[in-house]
Amino acid sequence: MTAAVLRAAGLGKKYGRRWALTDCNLEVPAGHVVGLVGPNGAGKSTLLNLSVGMLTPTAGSVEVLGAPAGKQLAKVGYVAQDTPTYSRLSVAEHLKIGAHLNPGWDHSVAERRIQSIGLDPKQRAGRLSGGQRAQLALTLGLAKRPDLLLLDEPVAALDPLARREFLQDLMEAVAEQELSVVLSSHLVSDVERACDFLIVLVDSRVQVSGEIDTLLATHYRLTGPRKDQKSMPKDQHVIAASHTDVQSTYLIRTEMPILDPAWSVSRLTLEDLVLAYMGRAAQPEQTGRPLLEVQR
Ligand SMILES: Nc1ncnc2c1ncn2[C@@H]1O[C@H](COP(=O)(O)OP(=O)(O)OP(=O)(O)O)[C@@H](O)[C@H]1O
Repeated sequence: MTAAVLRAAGLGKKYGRRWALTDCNLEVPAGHVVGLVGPNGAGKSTLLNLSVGMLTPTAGSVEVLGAPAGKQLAKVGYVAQDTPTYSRLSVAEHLKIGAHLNPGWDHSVAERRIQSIGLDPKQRAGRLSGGQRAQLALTLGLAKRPDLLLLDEPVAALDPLARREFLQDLMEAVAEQELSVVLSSHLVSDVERACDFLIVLVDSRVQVSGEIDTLLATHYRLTGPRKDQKSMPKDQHVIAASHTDVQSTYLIRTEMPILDPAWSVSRLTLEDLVLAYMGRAAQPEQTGRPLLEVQR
């Protein structure tokens, strides 16, 4: 396994005159479950499609498992957002095709999942519910035994119990198979449950990426007497700020200790962190100013 399963450098994609992904620089180490989070239209599917070589970059480059995107397809599993299946083929026939096309196919994984989900092997995919079809597509992705599994909103169609069980299966597969996973989602709760690496993508740009533990250990909420951002120490990167007449609250990123005794300091939850970066993205392009500023 290579050190980085996904590496993007200056990666961009334009549809017509509009950039769907801009100047994306990423390095995702192996062995993680990566949560790719962002609102509708942020560019998540575009990034995943570029990563499997289904789209060609307009700018920059993307490498997967140490090779240009699209060159390692035997080692990459991809379940697209619409969980494509062949409507006229049965569940069992899907597994047969999976076994035929994939050298690393693990029949026992496929059988076990189909059984535990309760899918009838004779049922045609076209007759399955949306959630069942998603389950079939996810089973094909897992049984392929890829080194990297890319999942575009894999759990969106699943009911809450199925979603929980699927994320559990995923985490077990990562622990057992040396698998790396990138999954896009709108739900921070899913990311919190299953992921240990986060990418926040908003408005075609990566706002923040990194190991979740590290991100949570380096982001803080500071609350205290009103203070102008210009007087904040240089090592404290302000992600968001809000002020009343007498009080300021800053969400900051820093690797240094916070020495100013005037601040009451608290940690952020993952949801706080994601929302702060989303709010920051909603601001126009700017430098050095608070990125989500609220004046009360
Ligand atoms: N084939 C296409 N032609 C033109 N524009 C496109 C095409 N595919 C995506 N876009 C645009 O690119 C932007 C990013 O789309 P993308 O599907 O990557 O977002 P997303 O984050 O996956 O959204 P969602 O969460 O809704 O699936 C959007 O503005 C979208 O309208």
